[in-house]
Amino acid sequence: MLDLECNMIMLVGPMKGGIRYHPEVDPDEVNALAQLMTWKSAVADIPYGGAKGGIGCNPGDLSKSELERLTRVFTQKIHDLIGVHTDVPAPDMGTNAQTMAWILDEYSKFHGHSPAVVTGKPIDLGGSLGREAATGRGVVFAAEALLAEHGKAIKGLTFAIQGFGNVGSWAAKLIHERGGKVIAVSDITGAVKNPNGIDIPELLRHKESTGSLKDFQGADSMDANELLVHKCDVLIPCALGGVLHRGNAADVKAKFIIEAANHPTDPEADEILAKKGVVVLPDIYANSGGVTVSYFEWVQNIQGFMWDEQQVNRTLQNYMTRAFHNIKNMCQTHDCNLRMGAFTLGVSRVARATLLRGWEA
Ligand SMILES: NC(=O)C1=CN([C@@H]2O[C@H](COP(=O)(O)OP(=O)(O)OC[C@H]3O[C@@H](n4cnc5c(N)ncnc54)[C@H](O)[C@@H]3O)[C@@H](O)[C@H]2O)C=CC1
Ligand SMILES: O=C(O)CCC(=O)C(=O)O
Repeated sequence: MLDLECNMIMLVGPMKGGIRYHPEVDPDEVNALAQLMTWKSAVADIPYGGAKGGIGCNPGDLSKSELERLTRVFTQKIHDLIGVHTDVPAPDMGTNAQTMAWILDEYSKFHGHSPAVVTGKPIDLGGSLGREAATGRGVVFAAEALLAEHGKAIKGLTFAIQGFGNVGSWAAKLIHERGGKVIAVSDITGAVKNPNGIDIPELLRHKESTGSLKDFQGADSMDANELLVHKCDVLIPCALGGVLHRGNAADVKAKFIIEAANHPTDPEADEILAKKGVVVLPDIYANSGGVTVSYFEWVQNIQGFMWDEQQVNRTLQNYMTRAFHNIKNMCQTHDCNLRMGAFTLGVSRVARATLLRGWEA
């Protein structure tokens, strides 16, 4: 199944979003994810509309050369839809810098060398320093901003992290470095827990060498479904959408949920969590670090000038902190929760651009 949704007319810049390879990808999901990208870019205050693409496949079942052929055929079908100033793909679940390199190479056969047509590329092909870590790093900046509001810091708090791919593993690593205790981690291969805190660098080495969380000596195995309701201060879903629902929301024990995945909480769960007093930091803000550094990559490619990693990370922190305060202002003005504040911020920016262009009905 091949699908690419570009649901946002270009108001402020090209459309932007990741390409997902996953067995459950379908047009409805891609459309919903593209819409989230619209509001996310507006919340981050970067000049993009929303897009997303996907292929219904299980990348884990495909060899490297099969993945390359699939990606090249996909690019042959979409090369006229994407472009530096029209639609700029990036990695999402199941894709990575190598996928972007194949898209770039195939696209260049039709349109000439255009590094800015994709972001999240390998550094050697014009990728930005800091992009690989950016979503996880942004999640950590977002968590710091939220926790500070509540008089807390990462150090000493306990964290449960669902998903140990690009976003989850970087978030875990950076939380561990800041003195946070990551007490539970899961991925598609299983889940592990250690009440004293998991040694994340060791877990990363184990995952790198075995491809799995199984048989890790530094923690006990646990039921992956239990992770979401595991006792902890902060829960960070970093995998699929819809994982928090009416079947498990009432059992969540975390005080804070940082939505690193896209739409991990369904509307019923949102209501249940609000009644329990759980503070939910919404996806369209919490995981916006990825697209924000994608924007920096695109800017660097267009300028032909590479930033150093410190500049990338420092500027990302400024964007994340500014967005958090803008959302909080919305929440105060409209007496609403963080999700409503973030959507109100995003929608009002898109509405302003629409009116300025004279597109009102
Ligand atoms: N990569 C990026 O820059 C961005 C990603 N996101 C979102 O973050 C989430 C994760 O994306 P990536 O880390 O890039 O994907 P990835 O493909 O690198 O990693 C996904 C992880 O989820 C795990 N997983 C899959 N099914 C699971 C299940 N049923 N239970 C537990 N773990 C499961 C996989 O084993 C893997 O560890 C997705 O929702 C994605 O849309 C959001 C913004 C940017
Ligand atoms: O980096 C990007 O352009 C898009 C990242 C993405 O797919 C997302 O934020 O969900």
